[in-house]
Amino acid sequence: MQVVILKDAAEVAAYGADIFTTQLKRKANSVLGLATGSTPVALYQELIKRNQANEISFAEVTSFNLDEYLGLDGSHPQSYRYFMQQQLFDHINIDKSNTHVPPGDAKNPITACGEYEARIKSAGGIDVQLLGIGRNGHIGFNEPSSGLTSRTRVKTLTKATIDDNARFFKADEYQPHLSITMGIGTILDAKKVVLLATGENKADAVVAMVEGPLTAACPASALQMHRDAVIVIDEAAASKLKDIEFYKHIENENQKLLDYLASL
Ligand SMILES: N[C@@H]1[C@@H](O)[C@H](O)[C@@H](COP(=O)(O)O)O[C@@H]1O
Repeated sequence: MQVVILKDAAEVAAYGADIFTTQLKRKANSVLGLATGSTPVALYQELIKRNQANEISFAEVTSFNLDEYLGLDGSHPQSYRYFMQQQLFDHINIDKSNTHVPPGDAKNPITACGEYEARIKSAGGIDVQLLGIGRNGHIGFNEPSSGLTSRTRVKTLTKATIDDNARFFKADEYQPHLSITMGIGTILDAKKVVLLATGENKADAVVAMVEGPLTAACPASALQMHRDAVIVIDEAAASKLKDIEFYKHIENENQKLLDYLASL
């Protein structure tokens, strides 16, 4: 796990955008795994800016989102498909037919999960998967107790997650309690994983993910098993980590190594 601690949310977004920029410059037809929630919004704005400045192109990109509410179709303002259109897809040169979000309106959600997995596989697998983290350590909608090798499936949301996400729904609006989410095993199959977390309310989840045991009680701790997981957090989200100075020291040493390699 690479732990990158930055000053604030703006620096986290810029760092995340740099990872995607590097990826797109290296491989124009990248397969990107995308996430919803409030955390990635600033990163998406940065990517939109860079796309509109012709620095990066999404023309050949295929995307797969992590999750969707079961029971909402893509035209529902609280659906994650709608969110992705508003926050990213409508503003970049991506071919909409190459964007995938689990179908919240699937007639048969069980077979839809298998089809989603098959589509990821036939696209060649995910090159870079973006993640946020829930306060209870969930990634995607893999709630605590999720199998660490799970695949895309229907998941029941915890009360904590429903309460956290209630801010996006109107008081009298129906809020789903079920979701379709990539599994932890699906996420771990991505070649690279980038998790962003900002703010003090994520500090407990971050410490459990980075310094806690590998456990289904904190689904994000499964990233300890990934060979290329980058955890990008601000000072507030990092505030409960025991080894902050060590993580910063590693980053300095990594930079020195990169500078040396560039000078060869
Ligand atoms: N399913 C999403 C997760 O993918 C996201 O990481 C989490 C945190 O969201 P936020 O970034 O708004 O804190 O919210 C939702 O539950």
